[in-house]
Amino acid sequence: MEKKHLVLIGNGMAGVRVIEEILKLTPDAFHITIFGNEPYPNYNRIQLSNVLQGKTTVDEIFLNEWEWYRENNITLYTNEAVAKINPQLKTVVSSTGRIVAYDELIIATGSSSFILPVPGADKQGVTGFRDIQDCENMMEVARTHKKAVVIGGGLLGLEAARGLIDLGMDVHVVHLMPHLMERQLDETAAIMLKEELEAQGMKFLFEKQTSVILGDDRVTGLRFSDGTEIETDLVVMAVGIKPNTQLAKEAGINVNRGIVVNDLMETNTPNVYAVGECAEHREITYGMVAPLYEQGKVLAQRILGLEVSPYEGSVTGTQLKVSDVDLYSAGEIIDDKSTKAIKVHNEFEGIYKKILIRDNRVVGIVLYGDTKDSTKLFRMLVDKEDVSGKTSASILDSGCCGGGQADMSVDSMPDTEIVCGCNGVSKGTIVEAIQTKGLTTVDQVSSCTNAGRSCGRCKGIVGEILAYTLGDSFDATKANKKTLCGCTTLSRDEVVAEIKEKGMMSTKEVMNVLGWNNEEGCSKCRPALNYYLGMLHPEEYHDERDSRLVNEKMHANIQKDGTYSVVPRMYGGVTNAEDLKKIAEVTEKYNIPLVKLTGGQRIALLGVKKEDLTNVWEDLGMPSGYAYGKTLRTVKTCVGSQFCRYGTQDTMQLGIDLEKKFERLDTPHKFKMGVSGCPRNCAEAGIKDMGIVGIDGGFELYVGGNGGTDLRAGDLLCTLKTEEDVMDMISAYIQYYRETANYLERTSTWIERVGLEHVKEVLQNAEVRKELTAKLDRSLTRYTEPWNEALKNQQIREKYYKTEEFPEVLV
Ligand SMILES: Cc1cc2nc3c(=O)[nH]c(=O)nc-3n(C[C@H](O)[C@H](O)[C@H](O)COP(=O)(O)OP(=O)(O)OC[C@H]3O[C@@H](n4cnc5c(N)ncnc54)[C@H](O)[C@@H]3O)c2cc1C
Ligand SMILES: NC(=O)c1ccc[n+]([C@@H]2O[C@H](COP(=O)([O-])OP(=O)(O)OC[C@H]3O[C@@H](n4cnc5c(N)ncnc54)[C@H](O)[C@@H]3O)[C@@H](O)[C@H]2O)c1
Ligand code: SF4
Ligand code: FES
Repeated sequence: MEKKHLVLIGNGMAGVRVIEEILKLTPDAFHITIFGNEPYPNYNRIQLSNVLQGKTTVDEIFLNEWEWYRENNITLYTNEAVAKINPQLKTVVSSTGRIVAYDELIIATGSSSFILPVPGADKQGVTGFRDIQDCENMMEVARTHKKAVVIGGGLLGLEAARGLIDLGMDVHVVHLMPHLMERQLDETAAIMLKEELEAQGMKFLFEKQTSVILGDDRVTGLRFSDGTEIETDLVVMAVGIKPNTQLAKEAGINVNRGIVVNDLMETNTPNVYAVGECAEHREITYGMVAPLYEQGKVLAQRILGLEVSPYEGSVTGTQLKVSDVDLYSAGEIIDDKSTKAIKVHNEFEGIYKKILIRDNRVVGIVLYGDTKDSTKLFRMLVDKEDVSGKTSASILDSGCCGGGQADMSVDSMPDTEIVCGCNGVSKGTIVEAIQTKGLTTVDQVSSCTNAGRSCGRCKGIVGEILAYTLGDSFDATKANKKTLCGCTTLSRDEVVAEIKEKGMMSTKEVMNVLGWNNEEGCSKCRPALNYYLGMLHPEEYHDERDSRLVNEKMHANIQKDGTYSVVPRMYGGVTNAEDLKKIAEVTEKYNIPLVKLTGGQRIALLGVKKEDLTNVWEDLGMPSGYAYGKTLRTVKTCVGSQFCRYGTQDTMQLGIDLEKKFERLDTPHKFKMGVSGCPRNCAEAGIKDMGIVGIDGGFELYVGGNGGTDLRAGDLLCTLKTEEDVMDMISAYIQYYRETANYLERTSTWIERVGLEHVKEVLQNAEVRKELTAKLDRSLTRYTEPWNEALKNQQIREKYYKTEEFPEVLV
């Protein structure tokens, strides 16, 4: 029977969780298509606060990598919004005009930042805080500007403000109300919070209504309704969110504040469901993941036609992700005549607890400074437990654990106690997973049960449960260490050491011998193992093409619309009439819609159809420029002494020589070079992984530069006299990076991790340099030209360029 087609609009946290639930229950039930308006795979939005606060990086917050979509046969269109739903025809139309039919449709479009409708809100330097782009914008402004104002003293505003302080900005939080987080905290707790944040350097303006954003094109300040003003270079609006409902509304689906759904997450339109922040259930829209994941579970079962208990709404608990602030709040916060409060205010230790009780049931919790009891109290609140027989001490006292705290015993904790509030995972579920699946690390528990996979605060208690369940066999170092991926308990370094020691020669062998808990591996470990094996055994290892990331497998970059780009090699960015003619002829012959000069001084042909790829390569007769690979991308050069009056060195020739030497070499991440003939630096060598700058009588080598997301100026590694010295030093440097970096770690991150001084010290040793260079030279012998290989090898052509083996994953 033909599989039904399930379409998901919104590649975010709630929508993709529904797909995960469906795949867990019945993996082959649907053909699945996902449209996402952002150019990334599904990521953990919650962690954006930690990205801004420098506790993690964007690379580390992806919940599902590109390969996950491919492995699960999901067609993914990223950077492509759905513009219209046509319920009569059961189709959706995207912003590019793509029409996709559905049998079942899930709308999970989330929310947008609410931007105050005041004059000047569209000026440069005014942003919301909702996605990676917003986060990057703020980080960019912080590099060049000093003053920031965050409007809104709620959860988001305070987390943003803390991040901007960490980025070195002078931050004011402008709040409408007389105290912070008025929806979650009472006055006492809010004052304690304010004092702690002031001690951390945050400044506050209370009871201020912004009336105008000042400045010409760019923001320079704010004016308030009382006539006062404040100067600023950046304004972050954190005044709440607005569910994205327009699409549903235009399709005639019932919309109130959110898209109205019933207890099965059905809208009023047949076969159309809504989930997440865009959905309104019993007149409530939620803005935290826990309820959205509960909705997701129900929806997955409903869509699969399984027996399902309806979603009846959620009570949520809140915590703030700011260092040294420990607070928790759930339910009601203000006491009145109908409630009785248990209050503890220990000013000396900075602890405040307030439990509100009505009719012998806990109806509200506010904790500041000590949140150990939050889980226990939250359970009492949700279960509406009768507390009439209890004393205030026994209600308040930490009988067991919770709140992500790891300093209390877990044995007295009931199995039903929720350990991970975000994902609704109980102690019993975690214990069972540890026992039945042989789990020994927190990461493994996370991938198995989802506990810890969202805000991450419960990881401490998950570690405690591991220790308690494993008893004597628990190994604390192992439990908390960063493993290569969830398939193994070994770290990257341990895996590499084992491969070396045991002489393992294939990814399968590594997985078998090292006891991978998933025999096929996953999208994280397979490309990493393929890289490490090739790096360690350059002569003997047979590259496993199917273990590579998608673009490397195809030797072409897949584009937004499912076509590919072709970028031929042009050594040193130098071309000639013959190559240009070939490019022009191919462009005409295959109707290639766009020819574009790239930032790396190459010519990209964009919009090549998959079936034309090999013919285009054949007609071009040029080598691949590897614009898709974790390898040397380009060596950008200036014209140097051959033409320029200021040129001190022949940069073009050096660039060509470098590119010819290092092309195709596998590196942990992409590697870019630039060669400039003088410090004017026309080839932008200062923002390359390796930048070479000609000076009188020699060359300066700059390393760890990055012109992309993690903008970083290169550090001076050394000054050398001859081109030969340059070649040698670069060889040794690249090989040291290859051997010590984690797979997918750019040099800009690696150099900060291992330290410039350390790298200098290693490379100063002539013997070590010689050894590294020799190993690199051996590695370079293993590569062949991939386009040519595809042309000669019928099997490769059939497998990768003719069949529809892979669904489209548009990255
Ligand atoms: C900085 C920050 C910190 C947070 N911290 C916490 C926290 O500590 N705890 C907590 O529980 N929650 C937290 N949240 C809230 C949590 O991230 C959200 O509740 C959750 O992400 C909502 O999931 P969603 O799938 O409904 O929406 P989203 O994750 O926003 O996903 C919706 C996706 O749909 C896409 N989209 C919209 N329209 C279209 C269209 N027409 N076509 C295609 N795609 C479309 C959007 O681009 C987006 O990628 C935080 C949020 C932020 C911004
Ligand atoms: N730790 C967490 O759980 C966490 C962290 C970040 C974001 N989030 C979620 O993200 C969403 C957005 O967060 P948020 O803090 O923007 O929303 P929010 O609605 O919780 O808070 C907005 C705050 O802005 C204030 N405000 C409104 N208008 C204002 C004005 N004109 N001037 C000054 N202040 C004004 C309000 O009084 C309120 O305190 C929420 O759903 C939140 O739950 C959660
Ligand atoms: S970097 Fe110096 S040598 Fe090269 S083109 Fe610019 S000015 Fe000329
Ligand atoms: S409590 Fe947030 S991930 Fe577990």
